[in-house]
Amino acid sequence: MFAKQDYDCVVIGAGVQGSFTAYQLAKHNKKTLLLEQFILPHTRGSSHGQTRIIRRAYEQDFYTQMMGEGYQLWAQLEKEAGVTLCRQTGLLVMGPETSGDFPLVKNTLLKNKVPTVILSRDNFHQHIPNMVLSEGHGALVDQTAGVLFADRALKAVQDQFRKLGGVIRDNEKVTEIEPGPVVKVTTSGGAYQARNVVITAGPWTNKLLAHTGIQLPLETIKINVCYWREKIPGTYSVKQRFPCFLLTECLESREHIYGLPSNEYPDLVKICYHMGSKTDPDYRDLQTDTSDIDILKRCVSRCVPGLVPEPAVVESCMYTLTPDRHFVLDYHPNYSNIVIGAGFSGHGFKFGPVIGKLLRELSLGEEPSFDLSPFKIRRFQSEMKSDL
Ligand SMILES: Cc1cc2nc3c(=O)[nH]c(=O)nc-3n(C[C@H](O)[C@H](O)[C@H](O)COP(=O)(O)OP(=O)(O)OC[C@H]3O[C@@H](n4cnc5c(N)ncnc54)[C@H](O)[C@@H]3O)c2cc1C
Ligand SMILES: O=C(O)[C@@H]1CCCC=N1
Repeated sequence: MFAKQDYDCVVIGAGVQGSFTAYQLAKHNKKTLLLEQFILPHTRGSSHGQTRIIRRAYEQDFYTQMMGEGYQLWAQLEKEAGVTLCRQTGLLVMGPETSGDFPLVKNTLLKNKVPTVILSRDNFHQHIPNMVLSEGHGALVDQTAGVLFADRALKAVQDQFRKLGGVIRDNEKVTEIEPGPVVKVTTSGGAYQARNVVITAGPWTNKLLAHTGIQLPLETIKINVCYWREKIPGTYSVKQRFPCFLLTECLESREHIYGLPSNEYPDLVKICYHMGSKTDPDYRDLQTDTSDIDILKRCVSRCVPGLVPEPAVVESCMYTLTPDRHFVLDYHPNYSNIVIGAGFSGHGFKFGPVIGKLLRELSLGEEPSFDLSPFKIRRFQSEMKSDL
């Protein structure tokens, strides 16, 4: 048996949410251990890859407002780490003008005074060449939006955490959690104890929560991350100031489809379908459904005609979905010294610095800086009757 090492707080899972939480705890002088099952960096969870979208364009005020602080915290990390993590490109949002998510996003942006340009059918092509605005669709640009350099960001926050005295142990899978006033955590390589534990295990959350007697209504899906070749190199390039884009709905799909300008791979534009097929995170690559790619091919061919409508590169990533697609940021229902950050439902990266701060606040028993009622476990009462 291993001798148990003492920490103020153990954070389980070194994706974007666990890494920012650990960094926040260390910043508040807590002796913090960040545990990761795989050797870092890895590509098997939800936080890997070169890029993510950052935006304030949301259907709900609470996300738009959280991102107000989000941008400040990203800028703070850029300053501390001395690296560029964001590039402003704007986000073009398109969708049915008077139904579904488009009018909600427009309303939220205007209500919260987010710098926004509303495009008309007449001036659309002047601003956005080489894209098709469907009949009956509205278009706007959230000017605050842009690209986050995801892998670089993860490394930056983990480096800052270490500089603050934090300890990262990768290649250590948590195999046992024993709740109590002092929580005991056993891994494949050691044993630890801490007054507080934060679980940020992404797609593996329920596997870990099984050690604590609850299951949340989470579903893990595999996302095919598709890159599409420009017919004329540079047409949709970040250097040409082409924006990120989000189609709230289109002829081919009622799910969101989103894209980022060509940047990380020369002449390739990343366009993904905001849904996928169910998977077990330990067997992600056995999920081979490509019906999402068929939908994307039809949409790309019609709406982004300057791209070859066949993906040139397909990578894999995972979402952990909640039934309402809102996050879980809460105390464990039975143990107040275990905090859970989960269910980021494919849109959590941009919030990393805010989530880290909120999970630190919960963990230290402080008043959270935002109203966390949309993120409470209680909302799943009907889905998990026996556990609550
Ligand atoms: C294709 C794709 C595109 C996306 N685009 C955007 C976007 O444009 N903008 C945006 O804001 N968000 C986006 N997201 C969502 C965002 O990336 C995720 O919400 C976020 O990365 C979730 O992070 P996480 O830390 O919760 O999970 P993960 O990154 O999966 O981290 C969990 C970690 O826990 C570790 N772990 C699990 N179990 C154990 C254990 N037993 N012991 C030790 N360690 C363990 C895992 O190995 C993993 O490293 C996208 C996601 C995908 C997949
Ligand atoms: O979170 C984001 O911005 C992206 C794009 C829209 C769908 C999900 N992720």
